[in-house]
Amino acid sequence: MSSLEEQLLGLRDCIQNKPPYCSGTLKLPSEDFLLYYGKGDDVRRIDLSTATEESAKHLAESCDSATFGLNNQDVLDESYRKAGKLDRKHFSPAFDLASTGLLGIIETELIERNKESPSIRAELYKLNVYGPGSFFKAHQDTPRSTDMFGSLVVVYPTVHEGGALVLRHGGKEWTFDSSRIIADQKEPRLAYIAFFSDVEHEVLQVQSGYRITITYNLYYNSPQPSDLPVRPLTFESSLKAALQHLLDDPTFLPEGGHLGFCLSHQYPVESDRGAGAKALSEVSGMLKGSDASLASVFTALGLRSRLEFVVEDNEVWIESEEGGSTHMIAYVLFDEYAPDIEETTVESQLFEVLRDIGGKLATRIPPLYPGRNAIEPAVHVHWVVSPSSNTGFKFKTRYLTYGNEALPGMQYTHLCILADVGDSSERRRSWYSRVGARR
Ligand SMILES: O=C(O)CCC(=O)C(=O)O
Ligand SMILES: [Fe+2]
Repeated sequence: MSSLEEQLLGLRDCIQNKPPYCSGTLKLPSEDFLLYYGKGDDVRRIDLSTATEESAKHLAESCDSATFGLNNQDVLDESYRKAGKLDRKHFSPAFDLASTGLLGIIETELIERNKESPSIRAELYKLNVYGPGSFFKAHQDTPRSTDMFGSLVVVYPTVHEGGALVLRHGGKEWTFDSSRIIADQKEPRLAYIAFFSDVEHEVLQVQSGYRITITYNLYYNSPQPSDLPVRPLTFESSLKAALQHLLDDPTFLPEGGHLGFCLSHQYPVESDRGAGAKALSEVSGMLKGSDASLASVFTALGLRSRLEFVVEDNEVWIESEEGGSTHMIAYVLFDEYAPDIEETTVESQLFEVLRDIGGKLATRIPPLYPGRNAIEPAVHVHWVVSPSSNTGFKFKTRYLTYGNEALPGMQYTHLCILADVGDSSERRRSWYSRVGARR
């Protein structure tokens, strides 16, 4: 391994992505465990801190079958989701979420922002009852608008077995076992979990009893909280120190260059300029968790940074002298909107089409045919979290190749933050100005 590779790996080791959720329990005044429910004039009341199996069953039987979103449609498929639901107009919890203080906790623990009043809000969404045999297979929650950043699930203290919520993100997995949390409590409390919308999650099958939940959609209050103070995460200080150490080392990227970090969360950007798609410049104020920490480290070190789309062409064909061919991956950067390529001809390779429509090549391409020249990249990116190792956010877009026949292809687009590193003499000048030394 070259010393540059080792240096980049050292930086990568500093970035431990923090779990994309926060969870806990919440004590309520005893009357706040009441829930009113029913359709039409037939309204019932249940105390969910003392509910019997029979009264929970009545609530379960008053529910409709829960649907889930698939391609912008509500689908009922009990092999994917088996649970009961009540829409907002058919239930009313006695507690008022805004006065419990929970939003402030979510703001500090999940969003990592720290200030007097919460800049997030929660909208009551559904009541769900998971009785024996109920489950909800792996899915992501559909963002209701570009301001929605997550979901909150509140579980009432009714006895149940099974029904753990499993979260997966960036190759890691966590379990929120509400049955265990409730069984371990000395007094009735709500159990809660809040997580970012791009986290895949799944409710395992309930074995017995009733798992009764209320879900909320979580939104940022406008304006976007980008100008609010951010509480440092533990990895911020180690990344900052490691990066500062490299910047002070004249053998690290002596000519300067760009450090690339693929982001780990998903943002409301799309492959076209359709409704709801945001330009990258708008997304920089919405960075979440560890992505926000990266940006704050660069700012603290005085490094310029920016977001880029990185489109992957994973079939760059190179012909050899002997007549055979091999293929490699090339990356092309776009700085406002991800390209939406409808068609290309087989005479051009995808990376060439991407370059022709304004993308910046970020990979050196060896001669495509014997006798041709190599193609130098427009931007030299040294990947700390590379697209090929990216376990975080990427999306797939489709393109069509026209030659003898139209062939649909798929490409991955990643979202990255690039930090500009000046050459060693520039860094030395900024070192002098920082430590106040004089020549
Ligand atoms: O009940 C839970 O823990 C999660 C439910 C869920 O994933 C949903 O309602 O979308
Ligand atoms: Fe969900």
